[in-house]
Amino acid sequence: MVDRLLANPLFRMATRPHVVRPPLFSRYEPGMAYGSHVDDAIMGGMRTDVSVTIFLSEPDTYEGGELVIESAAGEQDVKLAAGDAVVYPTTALHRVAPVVSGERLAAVTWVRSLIRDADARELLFDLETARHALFDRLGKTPELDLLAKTQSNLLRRWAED
Ligand SMILES: O=C(O)CCC(=O)C(=O)O
Ligand SMILES: [Fe+2]
Repeated sequence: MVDRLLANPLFRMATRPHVVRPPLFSRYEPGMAYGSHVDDAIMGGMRTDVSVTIFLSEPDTYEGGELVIESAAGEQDVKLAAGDAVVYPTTALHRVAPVVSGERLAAVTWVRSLIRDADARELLFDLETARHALFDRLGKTPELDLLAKTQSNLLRRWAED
């Protein structure tokens, strides 16, 4: 599972992984929930920067069981297809809403990122996303070379290995 995550370019871009913990599997039956909490800052001696939930049950097989991520902009309910994953900053409060019927299987894991700060990770993610989209439209240009240089040097400035 960790190998599959690491092989995914979007996962790598969003998390900038340094270490990925072995996943934990969970099964929620009707009535089960996980109240609002923040995940441990250190797990097995490793600082945790990014939390990952991999949904293992199809959403139409259970009611409730949304992963609710709290942020300054409000709450986000996440319930994805089996095999899809969501990544969120480990700094965020989150909870699992009560499962009303069916069974919710999920795997969770944590990433120590090369980039500790969530805002800095987002900035690099946006820059890389925009750069790739422009490259697809324009091909290699001197301006895109400058953006690639900027991205690379921000990464070099911020990365903690
Ligand atoms: O099952 C989930 O989506 C998240 C579980 C969780 O928050 C945790 O294990 O810390
Ligand atoms: Fe959690």
